[in-house]
Amino acid sequence: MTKSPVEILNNPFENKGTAFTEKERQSLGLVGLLPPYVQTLDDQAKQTYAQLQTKTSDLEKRIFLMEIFNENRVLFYKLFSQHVVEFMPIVYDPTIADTIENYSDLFIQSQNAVFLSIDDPDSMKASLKNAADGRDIRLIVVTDAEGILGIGDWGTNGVDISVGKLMVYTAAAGIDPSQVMPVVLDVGTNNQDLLKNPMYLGNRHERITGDRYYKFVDQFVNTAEDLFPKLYLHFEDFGRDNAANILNKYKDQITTFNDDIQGTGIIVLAGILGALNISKQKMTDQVYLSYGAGTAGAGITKRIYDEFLQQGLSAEEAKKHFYMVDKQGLLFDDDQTLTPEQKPFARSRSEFANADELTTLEAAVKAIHPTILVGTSTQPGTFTEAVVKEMAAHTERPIIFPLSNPTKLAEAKAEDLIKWSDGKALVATGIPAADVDYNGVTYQIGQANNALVYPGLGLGVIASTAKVLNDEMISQAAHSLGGIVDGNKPGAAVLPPVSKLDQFSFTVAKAVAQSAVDQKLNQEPISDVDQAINDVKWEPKY
Ligand SMILES: NC(=O)c1ccc[n+]([C@@H]2O[C@H](COP(=O)([O-])OP(=O)(O)OC[C@H]3O[C@@H](n4cnc5c(N)ncnc54)[C@H](O)[C@@H]3O)[C@@H](O)[C@H]2O)c1
Ligand SMILES: O=C(O)C[C@H](O)C(=O)O
Ligand SMILES: [Mn+2]
Repeated sequence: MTKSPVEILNNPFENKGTAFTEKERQSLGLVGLLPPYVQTLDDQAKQTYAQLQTKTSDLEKRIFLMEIFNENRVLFYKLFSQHVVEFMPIVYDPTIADTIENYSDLFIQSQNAVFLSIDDPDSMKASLKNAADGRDIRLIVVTDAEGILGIGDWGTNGVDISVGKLMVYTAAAGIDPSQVMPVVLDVGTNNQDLLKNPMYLGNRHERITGDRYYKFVDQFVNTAEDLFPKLYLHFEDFGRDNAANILNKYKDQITTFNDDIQGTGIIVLAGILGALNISKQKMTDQVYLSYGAGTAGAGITKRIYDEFLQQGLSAEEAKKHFYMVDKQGLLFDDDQTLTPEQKPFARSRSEFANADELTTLEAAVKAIHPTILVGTSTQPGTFTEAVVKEMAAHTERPIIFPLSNPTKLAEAKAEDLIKWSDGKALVATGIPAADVDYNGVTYQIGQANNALVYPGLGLGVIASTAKVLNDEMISQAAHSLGGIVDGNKPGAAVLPPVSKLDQFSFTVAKAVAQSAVDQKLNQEPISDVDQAINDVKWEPKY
């Protein structure tokens, strides 16, 4: 069925606005429906960018950019690709946290997202089909919004994290925006502010948990897999009680990925490899402390631990290098509240004379002398001067990554970490951080955010037609990010800069696709990995 002229103008995948040529206007019936002058994509990008400059706050800028996204995907991605460093914190984290908190109040349109309600499971298949509208869906980002960044439960509002993560996939790695689908599983919310807000657009009841919840997730996975056989399914921001369960259930069955567990594990391993490249130290000499051992914290710890095993340590030797601190303090194996992911890294009280006193980060740091401290605690300002000075007293180049997002939840600011450690700390942050000038050296701060890897990883998985995403592919992704930064330059960052996001996304994609092919995980024949990646890569052009 051919689309009417108005339908074409209202379809963001087809609309070119003022860039429709005379010929296209004639053949599509658009003559007179647009101002007469024909613009190029570059003209449109220039004009739109100039309009963006009139907006003063990041939230206003994001709302304006979303209007472009709603109207014309090619133009949106052209602009995004021209201004990646400037747009990332506006389109994505941290500004996205504000738009999630205010999603219902700010709602304009659904941006091709799918809202699946636990109260109406029978409509699920039709909803997914209707939203696809005949498109060949290769990538879904799904959330149930129980653990959005560090800001908690945001119900239906959380759909914006699915939309936002997908924008980064396209901008960073050229995933075709017409082949993606953002999904929210609305299973209710326990966020009382939302339930009380008359503007709230989601289901107005408490979260459904247990069997009914897992059945709903399972119905979603099966329905999506049936409808879209080439699907790569990305889970985002599920709660601590469910995220790992869901990943473990599906990871060997379908092509799937949990960003908070696996994506964060990759970027932190890459950051640590980068830091050790600068300090010229060995991984297996490090002592690792996870602060906030939840979904991300435990996922990262497992990835670093697996690296110790790969570097030749036995499980028993490797475990001696790992510690976790959560709400209750240092985690011990007699604690009945440990999660399954925490258990392997819990210690015995008999290892410490003062075990019962190790209930704070500072006490734990004093007792353990970690060389690496990674924060995923959602507790702002907890990497204090005392903690940092204590670490720096026992190790030459402490590796300190405060990763909690958004900005207001970060465990520390990069500039404080540099100052308190007298320029010794090797720092990466979850959100972008400006350079730090200290004692005549300019320190560049790497961004250890999973956004630096999941796009390339996804491109590699999709291009390789891999049946599953396994640990070997994940490890290759982390290692591929090494060597991009010159570790001999004073003040060098531990990770490559966001300005090179498109280049290293390709590097990551290659490593992942090659690994899939080497392991014979590809479902379709692939003779040339570069070619396979280039074949699926999309570019913003008319
Ligand atoms: N930079 C990145 O790429 C990245 C990736 C994933 C998550 N994160 C951030 O990490 C944070 C945690 O995310 P998550 O998905 O793991 O959430 P989560 O809820 O699964 O984990 C948070 C953990 O912190 C613990 N915690 C709470 N208060 C604490 C305290 N006072 N001291 C120590 N631990 C405490 C919780 O008990 C929980 O185990 C969020 O802010 C999120 O934005 C960053
Ligand atoms: O979304 C981000 O910025 C990273 C991460 O997935 C998070 O949950 O914080
Ligand atoms: Mn996340």
